[in-house]
Amino acid sequence: MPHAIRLHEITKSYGGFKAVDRFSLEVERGTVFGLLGPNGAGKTTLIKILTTLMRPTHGDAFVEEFSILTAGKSVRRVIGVVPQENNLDRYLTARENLALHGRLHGLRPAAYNRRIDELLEMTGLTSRQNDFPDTFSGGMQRRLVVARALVHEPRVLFLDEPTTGLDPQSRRALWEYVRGLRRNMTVFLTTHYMDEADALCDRIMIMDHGVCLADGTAAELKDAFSRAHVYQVEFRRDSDRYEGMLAGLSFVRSVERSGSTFQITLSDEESIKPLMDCLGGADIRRICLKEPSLEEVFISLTGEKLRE
Ligand SMILES: Nc1ncnc2c1ncn2[C@@H]1O[C@H](COP(=O)(O)OP(=O)(O)OP(=O)(O)O)[C@@H](O)[C@H]1O
Repeated sequence: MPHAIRLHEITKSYGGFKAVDRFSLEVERGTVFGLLGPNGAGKTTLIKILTTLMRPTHGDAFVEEFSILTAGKSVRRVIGVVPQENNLDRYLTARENLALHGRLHGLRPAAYNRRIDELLEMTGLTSRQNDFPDTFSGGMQRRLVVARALVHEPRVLFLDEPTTGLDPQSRRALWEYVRGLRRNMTVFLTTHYMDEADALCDRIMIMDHGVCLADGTAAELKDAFSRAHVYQVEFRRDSDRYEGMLAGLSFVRSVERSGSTFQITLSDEESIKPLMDCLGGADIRRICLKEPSLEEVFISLTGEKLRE
């Protein structure tokens, strides 16, 4: 099956600085693909290249098999874009914003009016369609930007940080729309929210300094970076005695205690056996391997240092 998005060794340099470095990627049709990375990782640069707003220094990319270098017009016809900023026309009503977009894409009023009715309904904006965007909340403006990106029925939708600044209700509503789109189109989104990537994306890529660090489903990423040697042990009694004992074991790297529950980091995976031997007579309520969150995977890959 042809890929909806294909990047081949894309490099983008700003002067001597490489924001994206020989980046390759293939995204299957119908996927919700999430690109994660700290500030300055290169996510927006990649979206700008894929949406033909910027040319790469080297390499080529294809959207629905159209080259961004030689078939920019065709690329723009098949994509919808939700940029980081709500760049609505504040002197046009919500409906007029959508209609203008339809006209710019060469649609006839008969085609775009029907589509606009559907989109206003889908995004819950029907009753506000004749109002100006400045009178809308952040969540409503964002929904209108998403609706606008869908007027011409794109095959690939790009969402650059779609829910930044939205309240939890608006975020979840937007996730619902995106989930509903999955069947008919490919979605490429960037986000800083791990729960968003976890809830929404079929496939997640973590990037930093212009290169890919990890790629897979949320479950695969957690699995691959699972801290196979961090265990939680809850004692029924004698917690104080075990605290001292555990801290003294040569194969225990660290012990964190919270009441009668201990988080024990072993120096390697094999140390579970001697640990079980030492806890042989203990009255244990619960023992489990600690699964990392997607956020812990992200931090372990990209480090804790603050970015620009
Ligand atoms: N026009 C430009 N000129 C010079 N450097 C730039 C330019 N645009 C981006 N950069 C640099 O390229 C790097 C990647 O930027 P980019 O905006 O792609 O990152 P990002 O992952 O989208 O970050 P954020 O999460 O903050 O949006 C950053 O170091 C940024 O400072």
